[in-house]
Amino acid sequence: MALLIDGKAQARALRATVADAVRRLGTHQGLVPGLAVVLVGDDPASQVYVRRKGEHAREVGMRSFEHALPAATSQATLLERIARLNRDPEVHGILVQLPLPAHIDPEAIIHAIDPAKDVDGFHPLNVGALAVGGEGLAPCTPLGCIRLLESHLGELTGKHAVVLGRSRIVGRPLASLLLKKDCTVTVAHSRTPNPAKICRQGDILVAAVGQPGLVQGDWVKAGATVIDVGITRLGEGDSRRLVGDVDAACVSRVAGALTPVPGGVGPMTIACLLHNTLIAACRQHGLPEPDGATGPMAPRDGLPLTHPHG
Ligand SMILES: Nc1nc2c(c(=O)[nH]1)N[C@@H](CN(C=O)c1ccc(C(=O)N[C@@H](CCC(=O)O)C(=O)O)cc1)CN2
Repeated sequence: MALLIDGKAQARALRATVADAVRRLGTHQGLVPGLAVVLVGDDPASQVYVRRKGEHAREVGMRSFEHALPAATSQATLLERIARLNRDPEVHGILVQLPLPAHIDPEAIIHAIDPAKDVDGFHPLNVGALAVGGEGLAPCTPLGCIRLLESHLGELTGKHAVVLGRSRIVGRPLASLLLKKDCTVTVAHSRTPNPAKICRQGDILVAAVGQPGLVQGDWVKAGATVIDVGITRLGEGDSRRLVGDVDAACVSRVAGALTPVPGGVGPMTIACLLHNTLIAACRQHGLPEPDGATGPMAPRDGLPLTHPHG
């Protein structure tokens, strides 16, 4: 049976590391990182995630600024709020919870966030930096996947990683992060013929398509490390449950290790958000990123733009 990779425990450990770094920043530099989270509307899942982000930010010693706006908020009002947060020196990280109501264009909102404060890593400047192997702020869920992979496998160099899904939030940035880790990367998606055959080639398989139970045992190479990013809510009332993209019962008979849903990638998303906020605060104050708090995107991973070995 596959070993279960415990995302809850890893997230707890990362929060403790961040808390320690925040304490030292306060003591030595008098700096308290601040995270602003903006929620528009009353989507119940988003409310839970936003509340948790605030709680965890305060627990690690950061300032948390929560902005809950009604569903009818206009795009102009939201843009004004972001402009205010961009100017606020106490705010080092800004995040607008997705999805947004249909009348608001998420692209316009993401573009408006100061890239230095874009702790979601969604701004085109950060996306571009990641795509060229540079050093912007990377999205939190893919960062969480990398941390879980490294916790289990150690070095990722030379592994063949198959990413199932090409979303802007997970699949594409994760492929870039895996390339930075010197993996051989294949991205499979809804138009890929015979995705099972492609997935079976991966030493690492990351499923991020939002299709519950899609990945079956015969999609997985024996002994592979499988990361399940999907979180779909199924059922009503007492039978409500969260289901991943992986059919865990059969895949766990083939894989070497597997992340559970819940308790896998999800908790890492918020822990990596706190880590990004710490990085953003340090960079905005010209401070080195504290020891013990540098993650998979440590400075050694930065430019040059050309790689001698291609
Ligand atoms: N601006 C953003 N919006 C959204 C993001 C994001 O990274 N930035 N990601 C998701 C939602 N999300 C964080 O915002 C998130 C999703 C899931 C979890 C999590 O801990 N899940 C638990 C289960 C929780 C539950 O009971 O519902 C788990 O998997 O164990 C945290 C954060 C979309 N929006």
